[in-house]
Formats: sequence, C-alpha cells, structure tokens
Amino acid sequence: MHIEEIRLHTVRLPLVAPFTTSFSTQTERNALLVEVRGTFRTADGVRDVLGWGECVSGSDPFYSSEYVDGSRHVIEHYLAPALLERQSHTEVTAETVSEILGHVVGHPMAKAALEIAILDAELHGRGESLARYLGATRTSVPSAVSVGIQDSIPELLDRVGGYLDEGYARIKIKIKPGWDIEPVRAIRERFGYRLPLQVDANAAFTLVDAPLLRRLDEFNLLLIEQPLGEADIRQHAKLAAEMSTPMCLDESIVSAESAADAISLGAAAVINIKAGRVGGYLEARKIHDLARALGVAVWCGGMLETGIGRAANIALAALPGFTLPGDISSSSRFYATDITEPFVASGGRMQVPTGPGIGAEPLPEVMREVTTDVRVL
Ligand SMILES: CC(=O)N[C@@H](Cc1ccc2ccccc2c1)C(=O)O
Ligand SMILES: [Mg+2]
Repeated sequence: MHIEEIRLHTVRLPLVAPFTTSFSTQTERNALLVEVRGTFRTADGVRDVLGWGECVSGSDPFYSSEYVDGSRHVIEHYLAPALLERQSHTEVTAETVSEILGHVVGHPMAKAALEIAILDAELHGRGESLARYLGATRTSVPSAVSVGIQDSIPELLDRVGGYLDEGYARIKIKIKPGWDIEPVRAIRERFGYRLPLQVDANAAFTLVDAPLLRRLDEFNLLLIEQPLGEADIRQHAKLAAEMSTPMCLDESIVSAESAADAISLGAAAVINIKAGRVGGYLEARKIHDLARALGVAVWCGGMLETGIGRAANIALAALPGFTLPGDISSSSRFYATDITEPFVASGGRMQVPTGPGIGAEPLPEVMREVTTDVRVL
C-alpha cells in the first residue's frame, strides 16, 4: 500500500472492575490505536484504504518495558518516519514492516501496531479477512477468562462462579507469593478437579519458591504461566523438570528465536502467544508454526485489548496450533462500552470475524467520548 497519513489515537476506558496482578492494580486502560490511511493498487485500479491496529503497551512499564507514552513517542519520532522514508523509494507492505523497523531496538508492541494497521488496510484493499490471510482453520474459538487477584477467597469464588455462569471455557487466576496455593485449593474444592484451570504469576516467584510451586502439582492445572522472571529461561527449565504441571511462558517469549531457545532448553511446554509482545501477527504466526512443528501447544494471551486488538487476536487464535483456550473474553469482561461493536462469546466460544481485514473498526461516537490525544503524522 501507499501510506498517506498515520494517526495515533490514545483512548481511556474505565474497567468494569479493578484488575489486580502480581505487578499492578488497573482501574482503567489507556490504549494506543494506530490508524493508517492510504491507497492500495488492485487489478481494477487504485482504492483508498484505511487500517487500524492496537498497541498493547500498558499505561506504565510494569508488565514489560513498553508503556503508552513511550510507544506513542517511538512511533512518532522513529517508527513512522522510517516507514515514510522507505516508501519514498520502495513500496511498504505489511510483510516488510518488521525489516524496515529492525534498526530500532525493542518496542515490539509499537512495531506490531503499525504492522497490523498496514495489514488491515491492505486486506481491506484485497477484500480478504485477517483469519483467511493468516491461515485460520476454524470459524470460532474457545473463549476463556483471566481472573485477577481478589481481596478474599469468597470474592474469588463468587467471581469465578460468575464467569462459569457466563460459559467461559477455562479459568485462569493470577497468583503471587501469599496468594497461590489457597485460592487454587478453594477453586478445586468448590468447582471440582475437572474445571479447566490454570495460574499466571507474571514473574512474581523465584527458584527459592520451587517447593511451594511444586505443591500446585496436586491440583491438576492445565499449566503454570511465567512463574519466574522474564530472563529466567534456565531457571524455568530447572523448575519445569521438578514439576508435573506443564510450564508455560508469556513475558519471556519476545520473538520466534526466544521461543526456539525456551523450547529447546525445556523451559516451555506451552507458549502464551501475544502478537504485541513478539513484534507482530506475522512473528506470532512464526512462533505458532515453530511450536506446532515441535509439538508445543500455544494459546492466545490477552492484554486487556479493545475490540481492535481483540478482533485480530481471535483471527490468530483460529490457527490450528492454538489448541488451548485463549484469554479472549467478551468485551464486557473488561469494558462497559468497547470502542468497537462489542465482542460477545456464547457457549464459551467466540466467532471469528469474517469481514475484510481485522473485521472491526472503532465507533466514531464512542471514540469522541474516550479519546484523550490524537496525533496526525
Ligand atoms: C489478561 C491477562 O492476564 N493479561 C496479561 C497480564 C496483564 C494484565 C493487565 C494489563 C494491563 C495493561 C497492560 C497489560 C496488562 C497485562 C497476562 O497474561 O499476563
Ligand atoms: Mg501472562
């Protein structure tokens, strides 16, 4: 495509309830949306196209080093100029974005947002859905939910019961030192041992906690997600060798190469794939392909996305290697009003968008309400 204008929209959405992890308590989501306008050459002429992408950086650099203001700055001052400079002599396509931006170190979430916005625009030009483009083999995917740390066990059980009543296919609860064995035990005692259940520590433990973490093996969990630090690949491999619960990595997997390293070192039996964390949906598909070839299950992680990121995640989760339910819950799990038409799971499944591109776009009347900053590049 030929990019004519890039716009950066920052939106602020209140959460329906506080979301507490081992690293933060969120009561609102500040999200950065990339809008790309331009033209796309087709067999029957040149068409105006428009694409959207969501940058999943948090408000603060507490999940990863990226954060909204930093991502907006690096897009405005480094990434967008690099794309516009390149297109002054060579066409830019979604498949070349990663290489064009490779000289900028890091910032995978910012890079991913530009790549998917350009891909969305191109796919609108081609009239092709993201799901079909990526190689999706399913028309719906299981919808599962991530449950934050609660103030008490009874409140946790109420919230889990509510999500089960909504039909979610799997429950994931956040854990941290001091909120680990007891909440898991309480859920098993209340809802039984067959409920698909997993835990996510967001890197809150160390190998010193191995004896405690090994006690999770008695609860028939699907997996334990990122118990140790992002850089602790060897340590996760050591812990994995001492546990029967499958080891899953999230924060540690920042590219296909790091996925290959983690799998070959025995640090990951399962991978939580987040396109933003790995630099884009094309890199995410590479990790899917690599994992599948090695017999490693993958599932689609969540970053409290608006409908823009959620739509793209559903398409990704429809690829054949995504054999575990992903953190792709209904819009209403986090937001009373989404910036797109709300995504609603039914019967524990989410329909894969079939429209061209990501199959979702922001609603102007909602954007007017929630937008806090717009930059035209
Ligand atoms: C659904 C889920 O648990 N997501 C992340 C954690 C997380 C939680 C809250 C966030 C808020 C702003 C930005 C990133 C965030 C990431 C995870 O899987 O580890
Ligand atoms: Mg996680």
